[in-house]
Amino acid sequence: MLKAILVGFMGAGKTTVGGVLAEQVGWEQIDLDDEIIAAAGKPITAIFADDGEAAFRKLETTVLQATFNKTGLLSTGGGVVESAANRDVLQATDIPVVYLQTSGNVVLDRVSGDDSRPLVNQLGPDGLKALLAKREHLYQSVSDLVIRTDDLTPEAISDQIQAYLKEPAE
Ligand SMILES: Nc1ncnc2c1ncn2[C@@H]1O[C@H](COP(=O)(O)OP(=O)(O)O)[C@@H](O)[C@H]1O
Ligand SMILES: O=C(O)C1=C[C@@H](OP(=O)(O)O)[C@@H](O)[C@H](O)C1
Ligand SMILES: [Mg+2]
Repeated sequence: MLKAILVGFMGAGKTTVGGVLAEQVGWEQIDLDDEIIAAAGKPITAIFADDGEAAFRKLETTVLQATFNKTGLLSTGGGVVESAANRDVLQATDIPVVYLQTSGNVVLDRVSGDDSRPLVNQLGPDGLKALLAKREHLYQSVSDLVIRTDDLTPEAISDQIQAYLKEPAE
């Protein structure tokens, strides 16, 4: 069974924090982007370029569902909440879903110039901020815990998640 699921925008630290937390607790980290890359047999940039974003989203939904058969900590990709089917899955599960919330400026600092995320170049700084604003309530709608991460290290975020998993707040 999955132990916890991390959601949040590009650059929020889902992959990084997931790595720290999984290491500390001794869980396997499952990164949804890596699972998609393995399923497609090519990088995300190539999936977007060859097949288009809609094909990426379709694969993301299939692979998300398959990860529920695995054991470990799931770091999702930032667009997982775009699909209503994915949101339904995340809302219905008893597995804790943690939203790593990050402000637009911090996101831009972290992902600008990163060629591995096709939407970064495609949308530009203003487009990315607008996408974050559009998705904000979607992340809120699927999550059990929200952590504002702007001023926290990955280790501090991991500690907060561990504390929550031991004793979920009502
Ligand atoms: N809490 C943090 N503080 C400082 N830098 C961070 C933090 N979390 C992530 N980063 C950095 O931001 C970048 C994006 O992190 P990543 O884990 O890939 O985000 P995501 O998987 O949410 O897109 C990486 O360079 C990472 O080192
Ligand atoms: O927000 C998005 O739509 C995306 C986020 C990426 O994952 P990260 O959030 O780990 O960067 C990756 O799935 C893809 O580039 C699309
Ligand atoms: Mg990631």
